[in-house]
Amino acid sequence: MAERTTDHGTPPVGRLRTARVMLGLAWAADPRRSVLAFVLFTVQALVAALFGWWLKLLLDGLTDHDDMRTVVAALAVTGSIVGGAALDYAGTRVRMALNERAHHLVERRLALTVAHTPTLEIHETPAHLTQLEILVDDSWEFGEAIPSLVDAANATVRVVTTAILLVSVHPLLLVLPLFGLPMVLLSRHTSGLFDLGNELAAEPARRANDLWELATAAGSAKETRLFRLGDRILTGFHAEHRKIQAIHRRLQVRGQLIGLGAQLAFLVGYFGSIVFVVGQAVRGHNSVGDVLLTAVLAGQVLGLVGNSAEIVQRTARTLTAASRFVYLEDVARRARRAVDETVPLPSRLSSGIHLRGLSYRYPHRDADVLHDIDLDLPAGATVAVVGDNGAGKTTLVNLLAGLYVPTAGRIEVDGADLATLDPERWRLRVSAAFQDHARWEFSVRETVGIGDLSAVDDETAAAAALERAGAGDLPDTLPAGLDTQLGAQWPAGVELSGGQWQKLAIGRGMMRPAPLLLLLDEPTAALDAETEHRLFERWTVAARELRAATGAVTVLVSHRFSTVRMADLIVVLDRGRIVESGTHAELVSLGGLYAELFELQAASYR
Ligand SMILES: Nc1ncnc2c1ncn2[C@@H]1O[C@H](COP(=O)(O)OP(=O)(O)OP(=O)(O)O)[C@@H](O)[C@H]1O
Repeated sequence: MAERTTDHGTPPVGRLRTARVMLGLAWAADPRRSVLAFVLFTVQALVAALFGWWLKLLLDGLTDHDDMRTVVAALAVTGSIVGGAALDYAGTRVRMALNERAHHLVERRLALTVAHTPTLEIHETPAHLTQLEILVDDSWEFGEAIPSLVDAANATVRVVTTAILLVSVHPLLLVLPLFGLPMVLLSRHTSGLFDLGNELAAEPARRANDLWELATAAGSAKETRLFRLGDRILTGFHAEHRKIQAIHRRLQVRGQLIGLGAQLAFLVGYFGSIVFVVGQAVRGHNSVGDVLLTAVLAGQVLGLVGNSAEIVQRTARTLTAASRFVYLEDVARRARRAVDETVPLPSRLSSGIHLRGLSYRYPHRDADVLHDIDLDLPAGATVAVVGDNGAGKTTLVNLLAGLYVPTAGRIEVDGADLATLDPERWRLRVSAAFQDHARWEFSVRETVGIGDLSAVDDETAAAAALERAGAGDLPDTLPAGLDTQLGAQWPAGVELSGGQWQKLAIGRGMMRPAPLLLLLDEPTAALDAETEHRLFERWTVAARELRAATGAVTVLVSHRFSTVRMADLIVVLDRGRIVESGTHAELVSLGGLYAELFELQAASYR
């Protein structure tokens, strides 16, 4: 799979394209509140911008002894203060609700994109993982899409109104915002520094997080104590945190120095404009009210420019965050790209599954882990895959499940290239149980039932699947049978043993009534050899019954040769290559690697 690496601090996808996606998403979050927030903040912006004008009228009214003007201006000043506060209150509430919705929508979309990526590449490619981690941590920024736009509209109204008022005093005052320009330009740079910090710190943060989980998670608690790893983990954790802090501190200092220089530039303009209008007033070209108006406006311009700078900065950050999302959507789309909806999925296998010149290389690895595999998995066969640790067995299983796309060669399902089959439809006909299964902490029924979502609430189906997994009596040992909540962290939740969890995982793999492919990747490793033997015996019989119905292929990975020998076909993998294949009898008489390993294990039982 082609992969894009990114420079630190630069968005992985163009800003224009990202802006389009962002607008669409932001609007989808809550169009009604978006409009309301826009209106409230626009009116508030007008009220704030005209405040200086009412003050000027008030002062001029007082100096000119114009009672009517004075009263109207005093009422307007009071109205501006009260109305401004009310609008601010209402606008902030709407904005908060909007933030929450936008944030929730973004999290949902992100989870959907990740979950709907048919392959595991997002989780296994460091460049993708970095984008995902930063996005997960900073998803609130992405959720700021609409608020950013509302703020931008608000700032525009204020800038235009303020500019008109400045011209009304003297056109030359229009140069005032120019003194704030360095702030806008440099804020872009500061925003880049922020992203750079996040990206540079992503890897140490990931390591620190891993170490933190190792120190606190129940799964590693035993080994942490037994091997007295606590201090070592904490030392590593501190070291990673020091790296993160150093990265952020260095960039923060740079950012603050830049900001200081920009503020100084503006102050020169601020005092310069006031001195200029005072000079004009002394010469009789402007009123005392104009001096007051200039002082108020100049102060507001500083705030406005700073605000605009912040908006530019925030929008840039929002765009960068959003671009990570677009990048991940691209990865997901590329992973689905080869799918040809018109390729029919067979309802039963007639010839079987065939691997042709198949090679696979993990992202960021410099060598293939599977080399040029040619293998026929005949319809209805039970196939055992054996080999040393790291030989490539699990990789092969994941390729068959469509979780990886071959780097070279292809997998054919009754002649159709698996890469072109719709992964969602293929998965409906694949069932699996893995050694590294997930521990879904639902009720027993649901934990097993999710193996076939169409029957997730079917008690009979779950019980039958557990029966096939050799765990038919497991619910009877639990307080609420199939309704028992799993996981000690939940009310009335029950924690299971490793072997019991594994039996539930096998049960999940047994839920589909008519799979075309059943993948069993050391699902019985936590069970004793005799139980594994009995289970596989049962599955072999079931597979033979299924043969006529669907021609299903069963692939079993196991290190136990007493189980493996029952398979119709045994495939021996050695460092990513098939070195032998055949039936048990054929391989034993061949006297090769299989015979050697079989003899070694048999001898240890004698
Ligand atoms: N996610 C991954 N990223 C990079 N390399 C990987 C990944 N998973 C496995 N590998 C490498 O691929 C090779 C084959 O691993 P695989 O898990 O397929 O072997 P296996 O035969 O199933 O081993 P075991 O019997 O120990 O389960 C190993 O060298 C391993 O280091």
